[in-house]
Amino acid sequence: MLRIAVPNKGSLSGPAMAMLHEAGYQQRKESKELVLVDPENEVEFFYLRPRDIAIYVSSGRLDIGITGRDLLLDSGADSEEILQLGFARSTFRYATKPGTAQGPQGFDGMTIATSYEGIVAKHLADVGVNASVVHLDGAVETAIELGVAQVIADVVETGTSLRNAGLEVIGEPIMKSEAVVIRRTGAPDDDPKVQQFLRRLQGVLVARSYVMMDYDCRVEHLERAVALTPGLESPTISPLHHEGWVAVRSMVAAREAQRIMDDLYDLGARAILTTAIHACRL
Ligand SMILES: Nc1ncnc2c1ncn2[C@@H]1O[C@H](COP(=O)(O)OP(=O)(O)OP(=O)(O)O)[C@@H](O)[C@H]1O
Ligand SMILES: O=P(O)(O)OC[C@H]1O[C@H](OP(=O)(O)OP(=O)(O)O)[C@H](O)[C@@H]1O
Ligand SMILES: [Mg+2]
Repeated sequence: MLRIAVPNKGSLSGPAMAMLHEAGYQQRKESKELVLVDPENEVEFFYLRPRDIAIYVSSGRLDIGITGRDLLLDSGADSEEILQLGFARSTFRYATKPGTAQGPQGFDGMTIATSYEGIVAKHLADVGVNASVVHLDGAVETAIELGVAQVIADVVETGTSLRNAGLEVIGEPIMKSEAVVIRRTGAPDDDPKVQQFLRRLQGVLVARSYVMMDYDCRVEHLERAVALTPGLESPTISPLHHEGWVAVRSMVAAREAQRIMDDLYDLGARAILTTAIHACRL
């Protein structure tokens, strides 16, 4: 059985379980369940704190896990990412009250509050800045107002939390993060059970970001139409009973679908339909 770590709380948990469900796996029904066996798919899910997942996976007791890239880096655990999942996207940044410092070089002698000591300590060492780091569990934005630190380093998505605290970002993002699938560093990459799991998740990612487009067009317009809808490999072209016309079927990126439909219409294509893709293996 493949043993997989899944975040049990926080920003990663809901989207991770939704993605696994879409990939055809059973998921726990209530939040007190710690382990769920899915015998049909030969998988066992362990619901763990997102911060701990890289540690379990690096120990070799679990085969793979879903966590955030920032949590993986912060843990220092011996695990590596093998698939990007596109949710829980964030940046990791320094912030201060306006006028505190121009950039990280100005943090010398200051105290930096963060929940991600591993990332901050490494970054300070890389840029050669001598600052103290104080660990807080969360709501780090308030640390400056309460005098615990002059600088914070935290996850930023929309920037709302920083704005609400009257803080501004300093310097470039320390890193960009998103949810990722991880495995122990150096684990064999040809394990068929892992490969099948990754293919299923890749299928979900494709199904979420592509639609199937069908339309009819005149043969003389086909080349230009196909240039608009080249598909992943090549579109399917079928003859229509009506002579001089063909039916075209092709996958297109969902975010471009409306623009492509307009362009096809202007080209003379008709009966242009898009349908959702529920699952796929490329
Ligand atoms: N507002 C956010 N938007 C996007 N991603 C976020 C956000 N907050 C945290 N993350 C991401 O979620 C992961 C952290 O998950 P974790 O469960 O530890 O924290 P959390 O979502 O802040 O939940 P908690 O309520 O337990 O603090 C990290 O990968 C982080 O980048
Ligand atoms: O840029 P924003 O869109 O405001 O998102 C970033 C905030 O979201 C998370 O906080 P969360 O709500 O999880 O609380 P926490 O600080 O206690 O973890 C993160 O720690 C930031 O504080
Ligand atoms: Mg949080």
